[in-house]
Amino acid sequence: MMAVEISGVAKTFRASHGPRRVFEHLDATFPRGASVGILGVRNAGKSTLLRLIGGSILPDHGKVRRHGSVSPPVATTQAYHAALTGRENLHFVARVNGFDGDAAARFVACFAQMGEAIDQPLSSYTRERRSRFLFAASYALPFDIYLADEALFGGTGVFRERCAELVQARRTQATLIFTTRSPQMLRRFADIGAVLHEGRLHMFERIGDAIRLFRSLDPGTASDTDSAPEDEEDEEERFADEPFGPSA
Ligand SMILES: Nc1ncnc2c1ncn2[C@@H]1O[C@H](COP(=O)(O)OP(=O)(O)OP(=O)(O)O)[C@@H](O)[C@H]1O
Repeated sequence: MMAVEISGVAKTFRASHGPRRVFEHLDATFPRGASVGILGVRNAGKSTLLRLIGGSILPDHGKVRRHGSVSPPVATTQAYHAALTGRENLHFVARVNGFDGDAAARFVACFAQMGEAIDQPLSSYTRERRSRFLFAASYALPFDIYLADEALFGGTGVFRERCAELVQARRTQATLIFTTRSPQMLRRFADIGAVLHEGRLHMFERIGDAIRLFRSLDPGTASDTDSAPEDEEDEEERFADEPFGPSA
């Protein structure tokens, strides 16, 4: 049983300096219940693939079939309104997706230890609280398929570790599709390793095989070992300053 099936997808962006073809004929399948980690060098098309899966952009040709509800990308700010409180935002997002807003707000208030801030506008949140809210909210609704573009979990200190445990828990309940440039993230969170290269997605049941292919494409990761510090912290930084609300 598949969670997502991609067949014959083509996608070209029209930029001012000319067209940029990211996919010409992409085929890929994502098994239900599996956690698939997608490695790829810069500009390989990882974000484009995630956006196609999520439906925020459409293919020029081909089909993306989703079997189940799909989350917005983890820690995305675009679903939220800065002037609304945390609780109001969660109610809104839950309602749009057909889920229980009260349960989502309870979960986030407790998991992110929001205190009274759950009833204050997002615009008043500190950087740390904002990050906790975004990551807790990402996993508060029971989607069938979670998407994460580079930042799978975040925050600092104890919250960060609890957030990683939360991802592991969701991984046992749902399908997870995430992109990364960190082989260690694959080892820690993926059941299936994938490498996006020249418009094709190569999938491996053995994570080590995916990492070997990736390292051969990106010599910068050649010295990366299991004991090296994780580099995913940089990946989530960009969420800290992104404005709330839909992007232009
Ligand atoms: N909206 C867009 N308009 C024009 N070009 C785009 C657009 N989105 C992506 N591209 C181009 O498509 C290519 C793939 O971009 P994408 O962001 O999907 O790669 P990526 O693998 O996620 O890169 P990174 O690791 O740097 O985040 C890049 O050359 C990028 O410049």
